[in-house]
Amino acid sequence: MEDEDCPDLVPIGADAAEQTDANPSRKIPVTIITGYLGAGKTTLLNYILTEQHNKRIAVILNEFGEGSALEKSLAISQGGELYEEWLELRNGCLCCSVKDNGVKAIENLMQRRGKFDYILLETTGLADPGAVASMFWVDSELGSDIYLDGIVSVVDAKHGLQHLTEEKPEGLINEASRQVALADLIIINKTDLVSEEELNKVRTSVRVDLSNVLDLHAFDSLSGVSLQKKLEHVKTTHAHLDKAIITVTFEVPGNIKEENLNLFIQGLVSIQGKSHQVLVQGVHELYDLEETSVAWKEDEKRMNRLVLIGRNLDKEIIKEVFRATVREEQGNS
Ligand SMILES: Nc1nc2c(ncn2[C@@H]2O[C@H](COP(=O)(O)OP(=O)(O)OP(=O)(O)O)[C@@H](O)[C@H]2O)c(=O)[nH]1
Ligand SMILES: [Zn+2]
Repeated sequence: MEDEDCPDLVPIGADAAEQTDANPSRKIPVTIITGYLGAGKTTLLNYILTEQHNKRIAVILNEFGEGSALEKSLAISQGGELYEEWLELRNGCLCCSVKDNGVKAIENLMQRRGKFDYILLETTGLADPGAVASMFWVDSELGSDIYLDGIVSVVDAKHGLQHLTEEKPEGLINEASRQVALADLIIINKTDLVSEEELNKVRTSVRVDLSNVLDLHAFDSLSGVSLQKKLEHVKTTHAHLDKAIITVTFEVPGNIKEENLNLFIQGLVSIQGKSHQVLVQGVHELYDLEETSVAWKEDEKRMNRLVLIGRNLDKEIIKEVFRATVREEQGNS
């Protein structure tokens, strides 16, 4: 009888758990990929996912605007088996809403733990990576499951300098410089678009002299204060991001001719004579078209979705001009 008590001391559940996850107590590293609008974050993400790395990677996308979720998911799901979690943000204050949403997304993802051993988190082009990073410290429950491995910032060699040096109205921070300032690693992208001289300028501007890094005494006024308090200080003194930048999203049914698309730079459009959905991505004056793997169905209503991010956008005017362009095509064909 006494012998029979022994097995009870070994929980059966523990054995079963260990079979699904080789090391359940191991923390999962998170890499934050940041960078200004169109810098090349998703391109980097896709590159990492398609390279051989022997890691099972989960992806969290912190997308800006409503319609863009679909586009990003198209761009990402080509890399084989993936786990995605959406970190939805509306037009509110990005830096302030990111934490709750971020914690939620990661909690959702962690319900599938054991299925992946790395998390990549792509922020929006207008995110303050500091706000994203701080959720890993402030939420202690999350902190026991995952850890922040590093912040990688992608800089557009062609437009990066312009973004970095842009003067913001009083009280607003420059997102691009914040993304560079907080980076553990900076990747200068689109080097094919610039001369050696331009590239060196960008390089010099993101490189920091060590004398500017050490002995900052940035927290002297808070010396002796706990880390928690310091973080609160960082939180309450952060400048808000530029609210003049807004997203405009709308849909117009019909087809548009590829040649006439240069009237417009961004969006997901149905191109006349193409059997697949086409992804159009633009940054400033550059844009490219990429036929996706998603075919239009025979009886599917062709739809163009435009997501424009910028300043002083008048939704009604843009939509009307675009609608007219689509109508014109319809009439001519
Ligand atoms: N010429 C050139 N274009 C590139 C390079 N890398 C990316 N692009 C293009 O730049 C555009 C933006 O790239 P994405 O990877 O979507 O940039 P992103 O930072 O994820 O963009 P958002 O999430 O919209 O802010 C796409 O049209 C890419 O094809 C590069 O090395 N050279
Ligand atoms: Zn804010």
